[in-house]
Amino acid sequence: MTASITPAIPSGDLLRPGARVFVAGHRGLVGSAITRRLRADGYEVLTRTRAELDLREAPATAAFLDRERPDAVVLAAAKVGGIMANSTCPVQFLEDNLRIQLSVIAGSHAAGVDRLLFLGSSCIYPKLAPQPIREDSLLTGPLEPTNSAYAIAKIAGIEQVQSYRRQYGASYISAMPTNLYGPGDNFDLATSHVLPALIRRFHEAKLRDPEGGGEVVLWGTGTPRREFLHVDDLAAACELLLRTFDGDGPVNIGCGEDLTISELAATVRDVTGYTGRIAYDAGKPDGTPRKLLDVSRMTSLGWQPKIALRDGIASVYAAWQAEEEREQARN
Ligand SMILES: NC(=O)C1=CN([C@@H]2O[C@H](COP(=O)(O)OP(=O)(O)OC[C@H]3O[C@@H](n4cnc5c(N)ncnc54)[C@H](OP(=O)(O)O)[C@@H]3O)[C@@H](O)[C@H]2O)C=CC1
Ligand SMILES: C[C@H]1O[C@H](OP(=O)(O)OP(=O)(O)OC[C@H]2O[C@@H](n3cnc4c(=O)[nH]c(N)nc43)[C@H](O)[C@@H]2O)[C@@H](O)[C@@H](O)C1=O
Repeated sequence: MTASITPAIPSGDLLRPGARVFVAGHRGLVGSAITRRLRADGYEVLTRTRAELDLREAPATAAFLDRERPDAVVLAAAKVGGIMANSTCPVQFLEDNLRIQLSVIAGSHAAGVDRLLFLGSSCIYPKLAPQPIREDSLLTGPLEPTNSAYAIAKIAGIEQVQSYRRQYGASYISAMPTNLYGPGDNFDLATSHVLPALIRRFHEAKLRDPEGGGEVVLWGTGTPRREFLHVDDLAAACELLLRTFDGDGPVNIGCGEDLTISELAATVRDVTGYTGRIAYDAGKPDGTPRKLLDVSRMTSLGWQPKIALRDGIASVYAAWQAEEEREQARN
């Protein structure tokens, strides 16, 4: 009698465990989560720090890819930041990202890399796109001005991936994640995204003022709506795409629910235990009013997010406090 065996790998897998994957940007929020996930699932992950290989440098990047010839490349290296960094440094957000994409995508093709996953962002869609935002909203209207330089670089990356698909039949794909958060995020208030900024602002206000008599001032009006996905959920989605997806156009990745910045602030305030007031500085930009992704394309592949927002915020807060304590002990 033959035992019935459920294969660990679904048939038709495009990238099997054991494959060598170069994760560009492995020390970042997204790249580190994808690296953890791929290693846990038996992939060999190849990495280079920025000091070892500046991915804006096309000849060095091409030489590295040609020497290593990985089975797949995940492009999670980018110039990334929150609304203020995007507004004040559009040149770097445009040029660094264009250069990194040109080096890595063209270099991968030249080295004969079979699979590539490019990471864009939900900011590629028009500012006033119908909600939830479907992938076919791309290039149907004007962009949000606070991050148009970054968005245009990312749109160029999508087009580059599509062009390699069309002209060379390359199995290259693009994913568009919503706003992300997780361990190892950037907590610098000048350049960070909103979620780590709120954790830091409320935590520091609680330390300054344990009785809660003070006030934390947040940017904008508190009315914009955002969708937040934990990077570990994103990493699971990226692995699934690498293994099973070879279609045209971007694939949205989000949790399917959004909330206002003031609702997010109330949740983060509760998690940190801060009891003071929250005020808003309407002189600071709100950015796009709403960007909730339609994630039906991704969920149809069998992926679902698992980490509830409040639980995710609590775990990120605990990890950040532990890291701050380690940092203080070192100094
Ligand atoms: N964070 C978010 O909310 C979202 C992110 N994304 C996308 O995910 C991807 C990764 O973002 P995220 O992880 O948040 O960003 P991070 O800033 O956390 O990480 C970016 C990584 O890229 C590396 N990098 C940047 N420039 C270079 C360079 N010239 N050469 C080599 N390495 C470089 C950085 O290296 P170093 O550590 O040395 O600086 C870092 O490891 C981006 O494409 C972004 O668009 C999409 C939607 C939302
Ligand atoms: C991922 C995505 O991220 C960026 O777009 P964003 O979503 O607008 O960015 P954000 O996270 O910085 O802000 C979200 C909202 O939150 C409000 N807000 C309040 N108080 C703080 C605050 O203290 N810091 C920050 N950063 N925002 C604050 C802020 O005013 C805004 O209304 C782009 O980089 C874009 O390119 C991109 O891809």
